[in-house]
Amino acid sequence: MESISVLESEATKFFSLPLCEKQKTGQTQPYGYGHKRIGTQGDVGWVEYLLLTTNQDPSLHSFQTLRVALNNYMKSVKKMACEILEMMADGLKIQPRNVLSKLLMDEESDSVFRVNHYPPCPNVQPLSGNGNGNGDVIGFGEHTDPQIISVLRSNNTSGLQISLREGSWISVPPDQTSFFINVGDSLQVMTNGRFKSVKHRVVTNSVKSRLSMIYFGGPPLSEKIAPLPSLMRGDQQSLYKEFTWFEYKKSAYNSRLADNRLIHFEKFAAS
Ligand SMILES: C=C1C[C@]23C[C@@]1(O)CC[C@H]2[C@@]12CC[C@H](O)[C@@](C)(C(=O)O1)[C@H]2[C@@H]3C(=O)O
Ligand SMILES: O=C(O)CCC(=O)C(=O)O
Ligand SMILES: [Fe+2]
Repeated sequence: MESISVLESEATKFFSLPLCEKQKTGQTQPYGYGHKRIGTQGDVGWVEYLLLTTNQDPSLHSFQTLRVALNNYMKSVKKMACEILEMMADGLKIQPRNVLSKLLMDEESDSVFRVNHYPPCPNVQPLSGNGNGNGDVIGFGEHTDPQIISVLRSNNTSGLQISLREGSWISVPPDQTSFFINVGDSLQVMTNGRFKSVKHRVVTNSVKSRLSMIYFGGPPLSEKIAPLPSLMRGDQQSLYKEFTWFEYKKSAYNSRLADNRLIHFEKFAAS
C-alpha cells in the first residue's frame, strides 16, 4: 500500500519539525497537535500526536502532502472498519449486516483519527507515577477506547500492550503489514457485553521511535447506545442504562484515562 508509506513518511517529517511549526495545524482544541498532555484531566505521556475529526477535511494547510495522504488513508480505513463490523454482524448472526457499519457511514458519524509519535525515551523516572514498576516509561496510559471500533496501524517499533483479565500486560508484536482491531466501549454495550473493550497502553522504547495511526469509528452524537434488539434472546435484559453517544462521550472526556468509564452506565454495578 503505497499511500501508507507516503503517509508514514509525511507524518515522520511533520513530527521532526520545530514545535512552533507543528502548532500551525489550524485546528482548535481538542484537535490539532498535542504533546505530553492527553485529554483535559491531567494525564501525561511520552507522546506527541495529531488528533483530527474525520468528517471534515483536516485544515493542515501548511502541510498539503500530509493532508492529502491523511484524507486518502482515512477513507480506506473507514471502509475497512465497516467491512470488519459487517463480518462481526455475520458472526453474531444479526441482520441487517450493516446494523453497526451504518453508524460509521452516517454523515454525522463522530469518528476521530489520531497519529501518535513516541520518540525514543531514555529510561528516566516514570512520568507521574504511572509506570509499570519495571522502569518503563508510559507513552500512553492504560485505557479503553470509548467509540465502537478502533483500527490501529504502527511502524515496526513495539510498545502497545493489552491487559489480560488477571491484570498482567502482554505486548502486541509490532507488524507494519497488519492492523490491530480494538473493540470500543460502545460496541461492548451494543453487544450487551459479548465483545469486550480491552484495556491497552503504550510503553516507550529507549532506542526506537514508534509511530501509530488509529481510526476511532464512532456513531452520530444523537445515537442511542444500547444492546442491539436482534441480539437479545428471550427475556434477556440489558446490562446497561440507556444513553446516547453524546452523553457517553461527555462523561468519557471528563474522565481520566485509566478510569472505568462504563461503570457509571452499568445497571447492576456493585456499589
Ligand atoms: C483522558 C482522556 C483522553 C481521551 C479522552 C479522555 O478523557 C478519556 C478517553 C481518551 C481517548 C482514548 C481513545 C482516543 O485516543 C481518544 C481520542 C478518545 O476518543 O478517547 C482519547 C481522548 C483524547 O485524547 O482526548
Ligand atoms: O499509539 C498506540 O499504539 C495506541 C494509542 C491508543 O491506544 C490511543 O490513541 O487510543
Ligand atoms: Fe486506545
